[in-house]
Amino acid sequence: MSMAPQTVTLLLLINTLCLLACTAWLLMARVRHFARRVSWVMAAVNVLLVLGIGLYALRGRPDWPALLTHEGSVTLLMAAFGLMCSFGPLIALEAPRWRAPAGLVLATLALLLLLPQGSRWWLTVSALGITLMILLICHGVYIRLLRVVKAATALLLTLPYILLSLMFALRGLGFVLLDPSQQGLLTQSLTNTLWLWTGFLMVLLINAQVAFMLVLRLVLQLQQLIHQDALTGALNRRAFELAMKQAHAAHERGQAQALVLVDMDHFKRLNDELGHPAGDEALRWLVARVREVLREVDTIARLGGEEFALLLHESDKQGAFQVAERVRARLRQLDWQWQGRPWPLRASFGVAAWEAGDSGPERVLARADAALYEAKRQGRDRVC
Ligand SMILES: Nc1nc2c(ncn2[C@@H]2O[C@H](COP(=O)(O)OP(=O)(O)OP(=O)(O)O)[C@@H](O)[C@H]2O)c(=O)[nH]1
Repeated sequence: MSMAPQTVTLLLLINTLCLLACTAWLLMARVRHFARRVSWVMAAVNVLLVLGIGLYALRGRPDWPALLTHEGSVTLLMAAFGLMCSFGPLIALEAPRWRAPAGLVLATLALLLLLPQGSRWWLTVSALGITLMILLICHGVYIRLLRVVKAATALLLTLPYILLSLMFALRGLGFVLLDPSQQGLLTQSLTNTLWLWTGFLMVLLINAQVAFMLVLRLVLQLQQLIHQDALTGALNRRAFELAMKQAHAAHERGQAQALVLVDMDHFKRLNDELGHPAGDEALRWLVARVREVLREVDTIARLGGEEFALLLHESDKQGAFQVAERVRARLRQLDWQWQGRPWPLRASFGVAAWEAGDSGPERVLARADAALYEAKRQGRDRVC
């Protein structure tokens, strides 16, 4: 089959774009050492797309085996999207998930081998196999994005995949409803030209979208570095001061806000007897237990050493007192151990709430500090 010149140009354009994108990802991985695993995977995705599209363009040529240009091209295209699907979780620094994409590639290939090559149903299965794979990517990307951006933004960023899956789904349906000989991409028609231009745009958008997600990941990592305490994962002092200012602003808008200071008891003794690593583990353990008691909206920060602060939103002094008692009870109830040796981890708590006339957050901090001092003075392991 001889291809229309316009189709050749468009296919060449898409493949040139894939090659350029592949070079950019390789440079990212090799030279910039930026997000190396994802960059390698995206380079491979673009190479697979080039090969898949290249083999597709050779359909009907007598010197090329039909198995390569038919089943081969579909498998390569599916593998390209399958790779994105399995290694997409790397963007969120999670382990790759390859079972579902690999299963889908194999199932589609098996079906294609069973059906007469190039028939109406063969074409439909190949298009729908690719559609399902892209939908699988859609789902993963959307869920990952939901963790960091709002639903509407996540949907917008997932749009290239939604559109791409729609393109393939419509093609698959077209093969069922219309004469497949008129539907081959290689013949010249307005629909095909539109389809190929959209394909070009989608390749561009998908590469840009992955790059955007990596930048987003970098920003989040930087934010974490700036705001998080490295040992416990709680907010650090700088972030706490910011959160206190926000709580004060909320108080001025009429929202109840409360603060609980937590200081572990006899922590020096624990460090002296069990060693510093045990002390570190105890601090991490405490933060994890406190988190189990707090609501999502509440904040835990490490002020330094073994002192922590809990910022409780829409909570008055009574509510904060209850939260502190709950944490204290949890510490007493759960036995902390270090290398099989039980150690009673206890803490003292100072509670204060924003009051009318508080001119700034430092007033609340001073009251909570005084309450904590009182708890220590009265013998520790209590809430004041
Ligand atoms: N393991 C570990 N210990 C720390 C860390 N930061 C501070 N410390 C130790 O925490 C201990 C705090 O001791 P103190 O201020 O005397 O407090 P305490 O022994 O808990 O006494 P009270 O608060 O009065 O019950 C010191 O021994 C510090 O070295 C840390 O990040 N890891």
